[in-house]
Amino acid sequence: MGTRGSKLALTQTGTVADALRAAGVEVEIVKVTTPGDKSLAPIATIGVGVFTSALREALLRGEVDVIVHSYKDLPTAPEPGITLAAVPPREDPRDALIARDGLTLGELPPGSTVGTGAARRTAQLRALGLGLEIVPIRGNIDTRMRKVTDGELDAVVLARAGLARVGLAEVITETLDPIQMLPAPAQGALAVECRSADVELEQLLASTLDDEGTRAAVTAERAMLAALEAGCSAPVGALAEIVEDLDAEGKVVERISLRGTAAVDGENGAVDMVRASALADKDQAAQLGKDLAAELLDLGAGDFSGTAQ
Ligand SMILES: NCc1[nH]cc(CCC(=O)O)c1CC(=O)O
Repeated sequence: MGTRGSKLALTQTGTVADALRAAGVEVEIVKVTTPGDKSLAPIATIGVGVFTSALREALLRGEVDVIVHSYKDLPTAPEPGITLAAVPPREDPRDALIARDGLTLGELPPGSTVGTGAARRTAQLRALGLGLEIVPIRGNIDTRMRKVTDGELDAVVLARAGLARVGLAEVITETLDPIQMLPAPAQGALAVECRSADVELEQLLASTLDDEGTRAAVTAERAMLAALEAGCSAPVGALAEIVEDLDAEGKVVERISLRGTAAVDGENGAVDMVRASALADKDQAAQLGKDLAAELLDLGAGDFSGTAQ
């Protein structure tokens, strides 16, 4: 299994490796350095693809047989020769606030500085109208957290899943409600890939690791993202949840509830967010995502073709 060398990547790959080992599979972990690990330039200029492409190249060259990504970092377009073999059970998909003095978002006084490098988080924080000053940052989880502990910033927003995976969930001062902040499509989920030619390995990975509910949820979220022609750095949030509903005969059925948000051009350069939600049968995941994207476009969602990757 190939992995990036960051603490988060090593933990994610380690979790998948452990699940495979528990099923009797022998696993060796190989570190692959990606250009994204060496650069501190804003993600918007280098593109998140830098994190995934070096891993995929090592896979295609046959140096490794399995790779694990944070699913939200993957481009929406499929990669020739590579198959998404498994989507393991998802971690908590919500975003988390780490603020000074244990504060929550609502308790931060106007003018407080909040660090984030994500256009999605920036746009939603602005749309909340709390008078917060958004400061662009990047770097690994430790670097971002240190900006708060060192007193450089009042708060930072990070994915809860990443913090939980590296054992830092206790530094979170508020887990943000999706009503305030919808996560990135597929946030908290992993994507396990292998070469398309390795059919037996693909079946092994699917039967050992795949979680049907997570796959349906991320399929809906990513279909929405793709239909907006938006990449992983776009101001687009989505969250699909498997919910129990009643069918026409009153029988309990599982459906997918999808919420989505996207930025629209507001007055005087302000960024506003439009939101929509819908419900569908589980096998309709991709269609649900497309339908919700169409609704968001009707509501004025921006043209994100420049951010697709
Ligand atoms: N953008 C980078 C990235 N890719 C995956 C995670 C965290 C784990 C996940 O969301 O699955 C993070 C950090 C973050 O957004 O805070």
